[in-house]
Amino acid sequence: MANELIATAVRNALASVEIPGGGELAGYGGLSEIIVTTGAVAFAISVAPGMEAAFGPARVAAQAAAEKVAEGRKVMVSLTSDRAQAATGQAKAQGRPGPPPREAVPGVRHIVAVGSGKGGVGKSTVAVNLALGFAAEGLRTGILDADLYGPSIPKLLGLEGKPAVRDDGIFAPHEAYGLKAMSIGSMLTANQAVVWRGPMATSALRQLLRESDWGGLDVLVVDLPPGTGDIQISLVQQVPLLGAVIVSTPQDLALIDAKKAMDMLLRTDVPILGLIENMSYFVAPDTGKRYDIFGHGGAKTAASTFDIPFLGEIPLVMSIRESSDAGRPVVATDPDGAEAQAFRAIVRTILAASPQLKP
Ligand SMILES: Nc1ncnc2c1ncn2[C@@H]1O[C@H](COP(=O)(O)OP(=O)(O)OP(=O)(O)O)[C@@H](O)[C@H]1O
Repeated sequence: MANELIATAVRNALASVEIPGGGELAGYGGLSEIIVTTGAVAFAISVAPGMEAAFGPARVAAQAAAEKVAEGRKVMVSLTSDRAQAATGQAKAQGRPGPPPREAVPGVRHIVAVGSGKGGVGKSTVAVNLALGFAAEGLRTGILDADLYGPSIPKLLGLEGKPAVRDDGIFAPHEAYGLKAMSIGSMLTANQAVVWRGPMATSALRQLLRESDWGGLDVLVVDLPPGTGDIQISLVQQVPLLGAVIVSTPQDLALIDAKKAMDMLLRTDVPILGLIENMSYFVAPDTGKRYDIFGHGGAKTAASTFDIPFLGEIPLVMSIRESSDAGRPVVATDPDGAEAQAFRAIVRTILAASPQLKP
């Protein structure tokens, strides 16, 4: 059935779900839009603060009702109390309970997030190649594409099709170049735009993270969405992170954004593993000559100003772009090349500073 028809079928099915206080879910004002992709159905139920527990059975019933008509798609139902979430920071300041404690992900020893202050700086490219670098050092490694708004991991790793879903509803991640990989992008059709609202996004990510069979990893690399909004904050608050790596280009403006990302991480008590300068300098493809056309070195200076480690620089090279766009990341396909070595040197720096990552 087409996605729109499934959405209608789900809405109809929700008419049989009772909600506290009488009435049915399909007609309830707190029910979000029903998002249907080739692999998933997602919707949120917003409730007044304090009503979460009362709505618990309705959520379970909604999940079951939607599954019956979802034709094998994974159903993700989130129950949220928006105002409670927005008030978390305030609550903390006023001595009320803050966000729920960070909960470890079963089967994953450590999580390293890769973030950036803004889009387009090469964060996903760096995340994939760092993950492959960890794998090359003998770590059992996975990658989670948390960039719901612009998931690019399927393209970067050449993933095809949806991840399999086991009988018990748990995802079996894709495998690519020795990595376990999960991305919401694998569940979207090409160019399908999905408007994730805040609580739905965090809930979808929660499920990708916790309802996947990671099968025992030393490290899971999480490619965060660019920027420093609520999604990023709630994401880094969901799990205990070993730390985060920030990717920036050398330009001043990108560095200002990188600074915002660092501030956000510090506010949420996430250790910063360091800063990477991507597209640091240009290497001419014909002569191999290096040109510092972007004022290279800005990130290094910024790192020392903010007193965080500078992890290294990655040149702007055509081969990185072409191989990324073709789903053949350099660290896997040309491990001895200069580009791959730049990523691997950064991985070794991270491992030297965080030896607990090693098996
Ligand atoms: N070092 C590099 N040299 C050449 N091209 C690069 C390099 N790093 C990234 N790119 C290219 O830049 C583009 C953007 O990269 P990428 O998607 O990784 O960025 P991003 O920061 O994750 O962006 P967004 O968050 O908007 O998805 C891609 O086409 C990628 O191939």
